[in-house]
Amino acid sequence: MELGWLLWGAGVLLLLHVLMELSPAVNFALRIGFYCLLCVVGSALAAPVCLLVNGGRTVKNMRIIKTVVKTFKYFFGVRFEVKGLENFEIEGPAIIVSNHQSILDMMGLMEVLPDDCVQVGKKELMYAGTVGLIIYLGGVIFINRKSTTSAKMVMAEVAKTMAADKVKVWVYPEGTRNCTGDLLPFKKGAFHLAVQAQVPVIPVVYSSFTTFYNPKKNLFTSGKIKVEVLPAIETKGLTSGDVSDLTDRCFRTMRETLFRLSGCPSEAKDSS
Ligand SMILES: CCCCCCCCCCCCCCCCC(=O)SCCNC(=O)CCNC(=O)[C@H](O)C(C)(C)COP(=O)(O)OP(=O)(O)OC[C@H]1O[C@@H](n2cnc3c(N)ncnc32)[C@H](O)[C@@H]1OP(=O)(O)O
Ligand SMILES: CCCCCCCC/C=C\CCCCCCCC(=O)OC[C@@H](O)COP(=O)(O)O
Repeated sequence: MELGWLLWGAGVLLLLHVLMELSPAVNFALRIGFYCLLCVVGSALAAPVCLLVNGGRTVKNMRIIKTVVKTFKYFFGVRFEVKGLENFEIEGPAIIVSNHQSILDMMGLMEVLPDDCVQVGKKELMYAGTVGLIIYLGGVIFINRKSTTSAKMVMAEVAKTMAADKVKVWVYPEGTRNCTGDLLPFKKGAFHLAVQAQVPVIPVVYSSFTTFYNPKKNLFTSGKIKVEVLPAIETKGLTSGDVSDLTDRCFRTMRETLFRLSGCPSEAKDSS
């Protein structure tokens, strides 16, 4: 009986292996499927721990989530080279902005995430089963991207509570995933938030994944991601009239850094 199950297991594994070798699409789907499975199972295991240790929805749960997610990279052969972590050493609140390429970014996020830092996420993530539950427990701020008014109201509320709760807030200013090797134009929400709360903006840039990850080409191999935490940009004394300039300045610095980290300075000229 047990031998029968073993043979079945070995047969299924062999079949998957052959399919992966034969078809890049199957290979890609299985690797992404495995990533999602890790997220779902990791969340299911981490959620009770979060509840037992911290009792409910709080940013403190991010430490637990981070511990689990930091193990994922070993399954996929993804390596991180991080520079500039000292730029996070700012007492109290700040807005952290970074580029967003894929759902794989959660690995890069957890690799560098400072303590007491919540993220802004789309509200649809709340309904992603156990992943939604863990994101809720981690204190993620949910916004409705389809309603500018309500998103702005949530962000204004966050600006008020940031100082009181001494939390940093991580925003993906592109507002959506973008795996083209370039940046999308930045939305201004993060920068309004920084100016309203009069807190610094800390840009974080991840090198382009395109050499090892490209859903359009069914590419997902092992690879290295360079991460750089840039020096904080102060916003003390800035008003809402300065938000556009602040956004532009941040965009330009991050775009230059993205091309430098990805080793493709010419791309900057080609696409501008
Ligand atoms: C244990 C195992 C676990 C495994 C799982 C691991 C889980 C790990 C947990 C971590 C979870 C992380 C979750 C990450 C989720 C990532 C995302 O979901 S990204 C998508 C959502 N995020 C964003 O969209 C943020 C960026 N967007 C913005 O900041 C936007 O500006 C906006 C606030 C959403 C509004 O967007 P939109 O409606 O498109 O409007 P705009 O064009 O941006 O603005 C219109 C107009 O309004 C002005 N404005 C914007 N914000 C403000 C404001 N706060 N106050 C005043 N005015 C504002 C803006 O300037 C525009 O006016 P202008 O005249 O054109 O300048
Ligand atoms: C009962 C329902 C069950 C549903 C189960 C769904 C399981 C989902 C499984 C794994 C998902 C792992 C993803 C980790 C979190 C990723 C966060 C993220 O990267 O969100 C994307 C968002 O930033 C931008 O979205 P769009 O690019 O605009 O789109």
